[in-house]
Amino acid sequence: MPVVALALEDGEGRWLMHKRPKHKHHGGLWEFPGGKVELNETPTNALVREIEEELAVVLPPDTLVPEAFAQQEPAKHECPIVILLYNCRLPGCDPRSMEGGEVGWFTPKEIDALDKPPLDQDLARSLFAKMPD
Ligand SMILES: Nc1nc2c([nH]c(=O)n2[C@@H]2O[C@H](COP(=O)(O)OP(=O)(O)OP(=O)(O)O)[C@@H](O)[C@H]2O)c(=O)[nH]1
Repeated sequence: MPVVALALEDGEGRWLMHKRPKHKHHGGLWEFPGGKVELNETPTNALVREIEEELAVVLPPDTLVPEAFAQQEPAKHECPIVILLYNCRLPGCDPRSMEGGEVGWFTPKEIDALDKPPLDQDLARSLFAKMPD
């Protein structure tokens, strides 16, 4: 199952993370916002849709840059997922959590310390490994 996620940067060295609502799978953990790609959607169309639903931000598609991906071990799950992470620099945008979670802006060091689902841990490592300290 393809899932898309967003590494949204505020232009000042902080990235947006979303805390999943308690009642959901991985509830209470911090993830890069996003969601499942539906049938007949491209990954970027899915990301624009998910971010508008989840954060009330309309992403200009040409600001999305493919950054990294992470996948589960197929044996452990009935429906293994792969998450495609896109980077986007959008200074001045004002995301609001629309589906019962929380959002916050964090430095790479702060994101490293957040409790995250396994694939978001991998994505954060890939994203920040490419950046100078
Ligand atoms: N971000 C993230 N999602 C993961 C990981 N492992 C895993 O199974 N998932 C699952 O991948 C799916 C991501 O899609 P989603 O964010 O649209 O899911 P959701 O539960 O909010 O929406 P839904 O109500 O449509 O199922 C979720 O079912 C989530 O639990 C992981 O490591 N990181």
